Amino acid sequence: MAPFRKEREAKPMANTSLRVAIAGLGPIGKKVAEALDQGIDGLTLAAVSAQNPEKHHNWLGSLKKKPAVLPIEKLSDAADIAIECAPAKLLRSIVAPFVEKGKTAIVLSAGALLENEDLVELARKNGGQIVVPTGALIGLDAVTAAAVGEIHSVRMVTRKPVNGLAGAPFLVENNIEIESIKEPLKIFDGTAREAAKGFPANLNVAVALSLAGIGPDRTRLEIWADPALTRNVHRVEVDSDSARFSMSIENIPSENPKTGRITALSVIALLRKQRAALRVGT
Ligand SMILES: NC(=O)C1=CN([C@@H]2O[C@H](COP(=O)(O)OP(=O)(O)OC[C@H]3O[C@@H](n4cnc5c(N)ncnc54)[C@H](OP(=O)(O)O)[C@@H]3O)[C@@H](O)[C@H]2O)C=CC1
Ligand SMILES: O=C([O-])CC(=O)C(=O)O
Repeated sequence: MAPFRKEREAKPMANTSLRVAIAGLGPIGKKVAEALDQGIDGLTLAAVSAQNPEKHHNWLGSLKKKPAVLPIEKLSDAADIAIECAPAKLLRSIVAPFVEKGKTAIVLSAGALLENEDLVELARKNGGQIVVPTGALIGLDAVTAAAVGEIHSVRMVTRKPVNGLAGAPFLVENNIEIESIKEPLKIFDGTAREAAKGFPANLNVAVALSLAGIGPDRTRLEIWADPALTRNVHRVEVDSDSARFSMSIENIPSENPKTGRITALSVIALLRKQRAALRVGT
């Protein structure tokens, strides 16, 4: 009798829709919101947040079901999962309220996690979860698998068009002028941790790679500005005791030249996995 009752109790739980909040309505937030509005199994778009909600009035009106428009500090009352796709400096104010309530935060501004590492402990203590999707990168499934064994080295070379890098603090602080370059220029050679500081809106992928593999201090990164490029190109090389592999991806920029189109699709793929009967990939 008891097991039967348990099963009947469990079923409605599995059928309950998880409420999703999207913090930031740039190219990532909007595309993910539209996918949720079109329908993703087991999930509903409950709330969104933007700096200037008025700017998004027409777009919100185009959705089949308008979500609540809330300031970021109210999102965790309205949703079970947050998708952080806002400027990096807001990471903490978006993620902390969710994970301290034992909820999930999907983080795109992965670079900012390095200066807010205690959020991981906060999530652990309260049964919450921080999820960093593959985003604009490739192959984090292989890197996490290799990391179960021993990874000897991870190197990444990023090449971006000038407008995908312009204005980064590292360039400003070091007086590196890229606007008029005619040839590819190497502008950075260092660790993923250093890149997160110098390029907070351009190199989240390097930090995601480092968290999947051998950490931000051992993951090496070169960044090139290339005036002939129209895509953001990342090449990753991993050497480990189970495999040696290299991967590269050429991202078509979205309306934000710093952000590859595939980033939003990666989040949508992750959301589709939440309730999928068949999950492929690690
Ligand atoms: N992990 C990865 O692979 C990748 C990560 N990223 C990162 O993802 C994040 C989002 O990128 P992208 O979609 O291009 O976004 P944008 O930078 O183009 O837009 C940011 C959004 O945040 C909103 N915002 C700003 N301040 C606030 C606030 N106080 N409260 C609520 N919302 C606010 C803005 O509102 P408004 O529209 O009203 O101005 C805007 O909608 C960035 O940090 C980016 O670096 C990007 C690419 C790849
Ligand atoms: O990592 C980032 O923030 C963005 C990026 O490189 C890309 O979209 O290709």
